[in-house]
Amino acid sequence: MQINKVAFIGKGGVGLLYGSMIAQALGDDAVEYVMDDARFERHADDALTVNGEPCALKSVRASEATPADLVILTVKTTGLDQALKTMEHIVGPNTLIASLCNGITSEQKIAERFGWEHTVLGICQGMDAVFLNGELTFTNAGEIRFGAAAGTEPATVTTIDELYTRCGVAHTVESDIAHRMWAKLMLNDGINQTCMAYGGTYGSATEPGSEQRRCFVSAMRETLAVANAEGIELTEADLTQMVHLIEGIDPAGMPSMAQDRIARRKTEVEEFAGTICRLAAKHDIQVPQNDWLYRRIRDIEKSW
Ligand SMILES: NC(=O)C1=CN([C@@H]2O[C@H](COP(=O)(O)OP(=O)(O)OC[C@H]3O[C@@H](n4cnc5c(N)ncnc54)[C@H](OP(=O)(O)O)[C@@H]3O)[C@@H](O)[C@H]2O)C=CC1
Ligand SMILES: CC(C)(CO)C(=O)C(=O)O
Repeated sequence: MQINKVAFIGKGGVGLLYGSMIAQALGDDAVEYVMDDARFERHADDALTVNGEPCALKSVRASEATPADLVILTVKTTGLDQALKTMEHIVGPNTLIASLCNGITSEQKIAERFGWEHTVLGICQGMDAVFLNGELTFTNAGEIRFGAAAGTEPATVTTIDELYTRCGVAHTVESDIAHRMWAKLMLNDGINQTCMAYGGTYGSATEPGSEQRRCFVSAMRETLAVANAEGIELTEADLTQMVHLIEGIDPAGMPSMAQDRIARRKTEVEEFAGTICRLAAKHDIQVPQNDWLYRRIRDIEKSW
């Protein structure tokens, strides 16, 4: 099987970034953004741009959508339950499914509804995308890391691998995708939540000796302890590599959760600190930094 039609759920930063790359390789008709009818109406007059160019990629009402060869989920995890309902319109018996959502829970929820055979585990990382007021800008498209869950059919992985290769989407098929996803969760738990809670940037969160840096690294170290208790072998070397990665990018840039603060969008705190606090309680591990971040971020959301 070859993938010729890709449906995205989520026409925001990540969805537009990868959708525009796939459309550039396969043509605009190969990509569509499927959304519930109410959201479709709400966004009908959007004039989106990608790096300054008008985006011509089409949106489709869920009620009029037909099954795609591949569905890529690019919503914030706050929209996941509704996205799963929309997916019922576009997941047929041969449809493959990839989630690029941050966190470690979206694929499990997808598989509970649609099964593991055609679902891969994955994340995307390394992009410098900023999506505000309908304008997506990026200089670095980052990369996708994905791999099989225990129940994923091997052909699902090879078919998606072939699509990304054909479209020039940087990607790696991981033999231990759980480790990669936890490493990404560790990073998001630290950098996304710190920049959201303090209104910070990559620069302020990595400033030597600062309160923000303490928060960033402490939250990550708590995630590391929880990961280890869950049987995932994250190490201090993984943590240090992630900190250096953030130190190496544009100090004025900010993660998606800090952009949510500016746009006053509901954040993914449940997916980050929420997950860590829940699992920490299960293993009787102390996670005060995540407890504080959870409360602080919820308070900021409530103040809007
Ligand atoms: N931005 C980044 O640099 C990175 C983001 N990620 C992760 O990727 C995921 C997507 O993030 P990002 O692209 O930044 O998010 P955005 O907020 O930019 O975009 C999400 C889009 O999904 C739409 N949406 C929400 N719920 C639904 C639904 N049920 N059906 C259809 N569309 C829906 C939103 O529409 P509406 O506005 O109407 O709600 C919005 O257009 C997140 O999990 C994020 O953590 C990962 C790596 C980097
Ligand atoms: C890694 C990072 C911080 C940017 O790619 C991200 O995942 C996000 O902004 O949500």
